[in-house]
Amino acid sequence: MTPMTTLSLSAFSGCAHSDVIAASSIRAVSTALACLMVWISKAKYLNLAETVKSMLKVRNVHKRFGECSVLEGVNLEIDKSERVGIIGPNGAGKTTLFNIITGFLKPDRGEIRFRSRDITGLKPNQLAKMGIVRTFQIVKVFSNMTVEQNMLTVSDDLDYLREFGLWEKRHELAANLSYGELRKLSIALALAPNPKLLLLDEPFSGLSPKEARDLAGIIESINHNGQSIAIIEHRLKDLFNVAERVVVLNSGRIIFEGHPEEVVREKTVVEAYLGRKYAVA
Ligand SMILES: Nc1ncnc2c1ncn2[C@@H]1O[C@H](COP(=O)(O)OP(=O)(O)OP(=O)(O)O)[C@@H](O)[C@H]1O
Repeated sequence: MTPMTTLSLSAFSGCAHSDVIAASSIRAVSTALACLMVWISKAKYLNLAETVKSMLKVRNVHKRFGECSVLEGVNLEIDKSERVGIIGPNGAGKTTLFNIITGFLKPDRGEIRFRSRDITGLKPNQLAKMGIVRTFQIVKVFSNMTVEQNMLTVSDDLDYLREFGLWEKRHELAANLSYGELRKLSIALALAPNPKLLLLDEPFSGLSPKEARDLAGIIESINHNGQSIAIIEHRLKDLFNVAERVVVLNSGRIIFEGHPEEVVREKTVVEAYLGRKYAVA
């Protein structure tokens, strides 16, 4: 029985004797208060549960560049600890979506919520402090600094260099690293601040099959502390090894989302993208 029902019933319990009226009123008010307490605590619990579960919510995001509409009403949710892949043809809007989530671009319309807080329009450095960190398609490191010096710009903890197989190269200038090593360094730099949400833009690009397998192992291990990861990738076999859910963007709209096995069987996705790409991934 809700508090409102209890109060309405008590209002109809018309009794001639004033003592009886007083006693029944006190009982009714007590019952109402008890119901109210239960209702408040349930509401609080549900609210808290949602806060804990939801890491990111992208709601109805639109973005245009001049005449070109790049995102048209994109909705995306990422839960705590979830690894979500984002795929789609070139120009589908994947990186634009990352740029909007990480504050490098503002949406024309729509809202971004991070752990239930509205973060739309906040700047990249504000979002990084809150725990949203990304890597870029084009690797960004300080090439005139050593691997170790690069790492020390973000953390005193050099363990990631061991984990990424870069320990032997720690005194090497970043400029002298191979493309695969640079890619791994950029991901180690993103991981070092221990982000809550990590967005990786084509992390497997340029990696050898062995490096890709090693990176997949690292990606799987890092979300054990509740970190969420979104990954844009064209190397689908590598992505499908780590992604629990895959979202497919085409011409600025999400056309499908599901488990990797469902995605490869989905006709619209095969027609829009996989038919051309999956065979060569
Ligand atoms: N700053 C910008 N100004 C104008 N047009 C842009 C800008 N950024 C992206 N675009 C255009 O928006 C469209 C979507 O680009 P976006 O980089 O988001 O696609 P994508 O899905 O990441 O593609 P790819 O897989 O090739 O990286 C493209 O047509 C691109 O040329």
